Amino acid sequence: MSTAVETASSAVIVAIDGPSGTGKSSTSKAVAAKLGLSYLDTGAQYRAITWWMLNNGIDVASPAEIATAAAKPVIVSGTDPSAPTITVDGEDASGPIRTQEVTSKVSAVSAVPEVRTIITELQRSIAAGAEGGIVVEGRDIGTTVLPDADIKIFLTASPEARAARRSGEVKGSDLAATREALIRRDAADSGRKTSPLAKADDAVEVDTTELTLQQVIECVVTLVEEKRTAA
Ligand SMILES: Nc1ncnc2c1ncn2[C@@H]1O[C@H](COP(=O)(O)OP(=O)(O)O)[C@@H](O)[C@H]1O
Ligand SMILES: Nc1ccn([C@@H]2O[C@H](COP(=O)(O)OP(=O)(O)O)[C@@H](O)[C@H]2O)c(=O)n1
Repeated sequence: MSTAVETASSAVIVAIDGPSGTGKSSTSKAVAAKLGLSYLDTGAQYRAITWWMLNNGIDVASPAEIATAAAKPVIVSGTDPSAPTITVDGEDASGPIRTQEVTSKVSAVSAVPEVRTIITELQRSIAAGAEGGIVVEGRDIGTTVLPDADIKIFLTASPEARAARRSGEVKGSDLAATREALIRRDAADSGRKTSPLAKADDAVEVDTTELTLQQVIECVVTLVEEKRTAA
């Protein structure tokens, strides 16, 4: 599988990786909107394939069953940062992919190599088709999906800050339980054999624990603009 993604020479490719709750989605969407770039949420694609598996009676405890079914769902991502979309077999999946059930099963599905091969190919073709450039966020974008990205950012934050941000999104959620679930998912994503969550050697690490979202956005915009000016 070739990893080279050819885009127009003026098109910038930005890879943003990091664990859950570090601000990848919020930052990536805002940076893309501000700079007129497309936006791809790769986590939404892994959530979408997981949702399809659960809906279609696939035993998500069985990597063999997951591998056999992996090519069946048709996943389409809309890349407008002001209105990102995701459909599975033509059906809007943007709501159902955020349920607790999908969140608790997505790491098991995304660890299956056949799933990663299919979704990685899809991500590369979307990036190659983004003529004006794209911000792609996930776990393995800088290391595996787009190793030649123009700029790589790795966002981090303390588990406490990340859990507080996540539980702030759901009314009445338990902070300690959110923290535990988040740490479990990070461990599964970092520990899998195929393209684990990892910082690329040439990524810029930004610790967002003490930063506001606005500060993180400004920091990433500055890094992209510096890179564009230098090119
Ligand atoms: N620097 C920050 N400070 C405070 N809250 C933040 C910050 N970055 C993101 N958030 C909030 O944290 C939550 C999770 O952010 P999100 O962008 O979905 O993270 P990720 O995509 O890394 O899981 C959102 O509610 C978002 O508004
Ligand atoms: N590039 C990626 C993106 C997500 N994922 C998987 O998809 C899951 C959901 O990603 P997400 O970005 O929606 O997660 P949140 O941190 O936003 O909750 C992750 O926990 C990983 O298991 C992945 O394996 N590789």
